[in-house]
Amino acid sequence: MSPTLKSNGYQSGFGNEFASEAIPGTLPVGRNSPQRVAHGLYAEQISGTAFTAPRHQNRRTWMYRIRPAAMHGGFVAHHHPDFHNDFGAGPVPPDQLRWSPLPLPGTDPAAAAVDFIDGLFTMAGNGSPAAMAGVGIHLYAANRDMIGRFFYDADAELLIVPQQGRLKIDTELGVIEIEPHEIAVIPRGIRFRVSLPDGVARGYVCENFGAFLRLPDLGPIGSNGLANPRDFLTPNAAFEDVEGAALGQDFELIGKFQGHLWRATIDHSPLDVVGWHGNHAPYKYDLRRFNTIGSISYDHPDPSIFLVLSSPTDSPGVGNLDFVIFPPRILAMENTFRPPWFHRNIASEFMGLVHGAYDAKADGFAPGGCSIHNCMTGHGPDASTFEKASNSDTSKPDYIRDTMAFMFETRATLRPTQQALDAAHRQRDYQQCWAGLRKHFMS
Ligand SMILES: O=C(O)Cc1cc(O)ccc1O
Ligand SMILES: [Fe+2]
Repeated sequence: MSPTLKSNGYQSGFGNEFASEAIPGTLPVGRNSPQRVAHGLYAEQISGTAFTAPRHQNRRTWMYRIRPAAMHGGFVAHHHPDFHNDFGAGPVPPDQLRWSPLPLPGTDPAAAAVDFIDGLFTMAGNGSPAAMAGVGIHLYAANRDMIGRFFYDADAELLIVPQQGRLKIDTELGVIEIEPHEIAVIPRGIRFRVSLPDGVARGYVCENFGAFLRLPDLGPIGSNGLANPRDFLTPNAAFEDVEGAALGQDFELIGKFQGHLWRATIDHSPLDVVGWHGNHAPYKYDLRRFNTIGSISYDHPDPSIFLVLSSPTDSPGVGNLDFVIFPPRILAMENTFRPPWFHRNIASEFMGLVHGAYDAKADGFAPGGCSIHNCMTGHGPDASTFEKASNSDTSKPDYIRDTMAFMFETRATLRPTQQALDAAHRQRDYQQCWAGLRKHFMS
């Protein structure tokens, strides 16, 4: 069965009390759970925060659907050795780590086609779904639509960052279509299916086991800037009324629960929500809309100035996950070393590249590639970037046009998986990018 769900457009705003119905008159008026719902639908609530979470942090959605989510077969373990949360307990190498892009499937004609779920490859993580803290960082490379298959993640909210190829994400609450430079966030538990309008796709997924992502406070920046709330888009309701039996086969529901995948048969599409209201809902955002703010006098500011979304911890200002971007921008700082400085941070950094080149790395960091610089691991501009920026004319602006890098920054050490350390696409000579830094000291 190829996916049938049609996009029904979007509603604008971040974390709003949205309301949407694909058939007029679906949503009950003045109550959530009437004795009988319009059109013979079932009412069902999904909560994304504790019932008693403070009002401004409370997330829940009411769905009015053809069948309740409880209707599926029993779960059995689903084998997927590359996608997991086994971050290990042993020693973590404090090396700087970098990888070339994950090879696209389809290059080996003997290999089976892989969908978005099959194509996930776990790179690193920290914390755990059990602790409801930490992150799991994965790459995906796929060349097949999810056919007769639906997925949900009980462990995490999913932040999806495409690098190549569009994604059509059919969710219980409507359709999200994204292309590289856009991101999507799928809340914990929401069921979805991904298809690939371009036939092939590659990108990054961050599982956020902690508190849901939100817009940062702006402090002295004021009431506008960085990612503006109205640029976040949440889908309108869209549903399909499809029975597996009518197509001669049951569908499967893949659930990720406590770090492992589980599979159950389901005889209907769970994308059967005719109307919904609430704020536990998926959204997309175009990174090209980011209002980039920087220094217009001197010095390169801390990268927190590029914060798009943040999952907070109980410690003020300390992120479980900070999603930061390095978008196109104009650098005007005078008598300043303009690229990122050399540094060591308490936080741990996973970086990826959606497009172009990153201004701290002249070579080797390719779109689709990634790097990890863990707590207190020294890193910064490579030797050729350092030479160039140390000798450039800072009386003129630098126009950094072709770029879109990002960082998943997290408070705890990122533990690379064994498969990431052993991967053929790991750049084992990454450290050499600093070997050419010459000693300039003169007493
Ligand atoms: O390239 C990096 O390592 C990311 C980064 C960028 C920056 O401008 C300052 C600090 C930082 O970690
Ligand atoms: Fe860094």
